[in-house]
Amino acid sequence: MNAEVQKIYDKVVARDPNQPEFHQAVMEVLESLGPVVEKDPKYLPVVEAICEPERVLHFRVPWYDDKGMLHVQRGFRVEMSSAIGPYKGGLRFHPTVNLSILKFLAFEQVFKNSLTTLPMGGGKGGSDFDPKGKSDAEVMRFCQSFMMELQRHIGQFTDVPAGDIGVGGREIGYMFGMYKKIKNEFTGILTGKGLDYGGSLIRSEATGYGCVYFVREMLKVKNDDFKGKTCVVSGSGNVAQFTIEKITELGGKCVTASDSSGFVHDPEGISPEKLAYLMELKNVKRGRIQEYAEKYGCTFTPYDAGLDHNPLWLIKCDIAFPSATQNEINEKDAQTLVKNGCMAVGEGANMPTTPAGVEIFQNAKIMYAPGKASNAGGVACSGLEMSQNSLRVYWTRSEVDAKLDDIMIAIHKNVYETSKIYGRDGDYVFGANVAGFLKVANAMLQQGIL
Ligand SMILES: NC(=O)C1=CN([C@@H]2O[C@H](COP(=O)(O)OP(=O)(O)OC[C@H]3O[C@@H](n4cnc5c(N)ncnc54)[C@H](OP(=O)(O)O)[C@@H]3O)[C@@H](O)[C@H]2O)C=CC1
Ligand SMILES: O=C(O)CCC(=O)C(=O)O
Repeated sequence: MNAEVQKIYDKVVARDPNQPEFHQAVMEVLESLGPVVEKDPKYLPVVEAICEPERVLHFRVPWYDDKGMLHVQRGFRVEMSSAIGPYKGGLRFHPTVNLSILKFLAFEQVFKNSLTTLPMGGGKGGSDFDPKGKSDAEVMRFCQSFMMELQRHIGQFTDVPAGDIGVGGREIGYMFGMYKKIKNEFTGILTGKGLDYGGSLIRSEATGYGCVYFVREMLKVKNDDFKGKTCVVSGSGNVAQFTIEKITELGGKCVTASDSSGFVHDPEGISPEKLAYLMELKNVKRGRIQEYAEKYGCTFTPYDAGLDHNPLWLIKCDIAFPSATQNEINEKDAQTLVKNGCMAVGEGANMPTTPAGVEIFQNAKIMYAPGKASNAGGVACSGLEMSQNSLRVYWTRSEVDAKLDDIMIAIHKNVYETSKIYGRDGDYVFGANVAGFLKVANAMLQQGIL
């Protein structure tokens, strides 16, 4: 790493020594910025400023379960950067949520949102609340309590949250309802809303579809496509479901899906009928992935926390789509994927590959799309939802899908060309970091770093 940039990184670590995920995300971006500050030192102070959130909100979220028992969770919103637009990024409800994880996600979001070409700053929030196993009424009471505090800090021109792990249409609906009641206004303060009250067509599909569009563009550079490719997908939530749908539509075959309990391997492929079952299982019944294996007679492998690898990545594939959570591919997993002939990785999740894993992919020269580029379709479609809300219009499914596709093509082009300008042809990590940074940095310099 460039010596001056290294000093900034050391300061970030010294300030918050207990935030490993945040350090990991910062390190991954800062490693790319050496050539940028060497070419133009005016960017150095921006690098320091961009690593510190503009604002961090931390609040208490009390809620009552169905038995009348009080529970107290933690709520957060990290408002990382408003240089190019209102803070924008999802809310995560998961027991592992803490400030380190939300700062890493908010930091990634700044560069991702910049790449979308839309005017959105970066933020992320959430709570250590676990919606799994809770009744709808409990989830509703929690969401209402969460919004009672969050409503003071968000707004259509200030900060526009959305979903992430554990926050889907149900949670967004409850939070939107509470905001409307408190503020007595109907504005687009959340995205991922239901289609009946201001949501955009294709938002649910957008992260998964967008990721597949991005990988399709990478394959195109090599005169290749999805036809006949075996794909391994992790997760079975929003991103994984629509990744599987689009891959299948483009002629590929998805043979896995997972949740936190384990993964299923279906060598015949997850057909549209099987995917419909999976969606019903996960989105309506809120069941476990093992039930898929029981229904279709394929294998279920439970996860064992004691293992030094994730056995899902042992399944031979042409393309891998990690779409569950951070650091789900480690060095060993990456080695296995490469050894088994994996030619491309499209990250649907945020930071799913550890730094050592990324190094393996890059040394093997496989096509590797970092999440901030390949999963940007979700937030891009959120940007389109904001535009539709402001204009008081609804675009059709094909209109939004075409705009999403154009955005993913533009992101790929920008990232690829940036890598070429700096003599790092095809290094999508470098291209995404530098292209994402430059737009935000130029905006900060023009506004004066505040
Ligand atoms: N939704 C969106 O628009 C976007 C999401 N992302 C990223 O994509 C990833 C998935 O998000 P999304 O699909 O929305 O979330 P969902 O909550 O819909 O699904 C998450 C899936 O990942 C699994 N999972 C979560 N945590 C773990 C874990 N620690 N180990 C193993 N499996 C786990 C869940 O299993 P279980 O149900 O058992 O917990 C579930 O199958 C996240 O990294 C998110 O940040 C990125 C861009 C946009
Ligand atoms: O749609 C959004 O605003 C945020 C999506 C998100 O959280 C992400 O891109 O990681």
